Amino acid sequence: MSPTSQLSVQALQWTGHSLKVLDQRALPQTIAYDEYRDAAGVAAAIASMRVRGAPAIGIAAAYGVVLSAKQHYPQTDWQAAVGRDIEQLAASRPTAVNLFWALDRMRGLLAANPADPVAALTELAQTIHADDLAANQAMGERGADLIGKAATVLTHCNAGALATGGYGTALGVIRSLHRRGQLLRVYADETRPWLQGARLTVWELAQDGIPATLIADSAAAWLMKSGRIDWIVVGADRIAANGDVANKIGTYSLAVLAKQHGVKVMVAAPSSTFDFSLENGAGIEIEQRDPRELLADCYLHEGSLVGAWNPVFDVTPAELIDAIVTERGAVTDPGKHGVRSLQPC
Ligand SMILES: CSC[C@@H](O)[C@@H](O)C(=O)COP(=O)(O)O
Repeated sequence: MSPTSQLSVQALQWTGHSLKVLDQRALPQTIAYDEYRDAAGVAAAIASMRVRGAPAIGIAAAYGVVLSAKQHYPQTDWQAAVGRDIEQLAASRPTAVNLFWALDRMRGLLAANPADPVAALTELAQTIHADDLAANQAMGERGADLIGKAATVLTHCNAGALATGGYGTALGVIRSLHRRGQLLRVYADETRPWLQGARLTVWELAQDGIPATLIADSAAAWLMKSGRIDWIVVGADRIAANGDVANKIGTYSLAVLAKQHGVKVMVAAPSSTFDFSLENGAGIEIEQRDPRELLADCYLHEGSLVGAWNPVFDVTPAELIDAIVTERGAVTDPGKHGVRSLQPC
């Protein structure tokens, strides 16, 4: 039912009557799927990061709308009930624009009053899912073309099959390089505090037989200083019209370090990650997560003198990025040109 991914384990599986979500909080120790039959469950799965990664969040939300329509159609006022579910899905996480992009597409279809709304919404959610996989494969090839020769790559967070409809954005480029025999080595930041790199990226790469080397986030500067990194390749959660990129916290520091050490920076993201309504990254809402995701248990009691500041994304200015790659094309030097050339007419 779901489009096939390169990875044997998929983040999302649509069964026709429910959405199965791989619980990414439990990886790599446990491979377990939770099954959702309503939009509220899917919204909770996104908020709690059972499913995470910008494109995967959008795809999950689209299936959440299908589940809502299945639950409420054709009761009286079913449209209003689905509208409330869409609002709940939209409130699950704030930064990745793919969530709002997918919900807008589902809303637009509902507004066109299809004769069979459940069938029409199902078809659209599956199209969003399949298109994302195809986009990743296309940008993987494009990104590998741009790198153009054997390279050692550093990646941050998890922008792989687990975070998308399959294949991955940054990990798509890495997979394509590997297939061409041009991946000398991939280093993965552990990506504190949630450890997407340590728990997800190295596991995902190992599933596909791609050897990966894990580093502590704080080792990145020294690794670049050693001259061993050619490219940093990351995904994105939202890209503004001038090419500013919101991505996992720590991406900005890597880009600053890259400038110092002559390392190139590539962002790989599908068109659904672009927000052309924002001139620059200043308008991007940065999600702040619960300090408890950062603090040791001994600081969680009432009256504790230790708190935590836990922004989970940052914005990298376009001028620190060498290339932004999408399924539609690539922009080199976005700091000079912005990314409006990638905007659909
Ligand atoms: C293809 S995924 C791109 C981004 O969504 C990814 O790099 C990222 O920042 C994910 O953050 P997360 O908090 O794990 O959802």
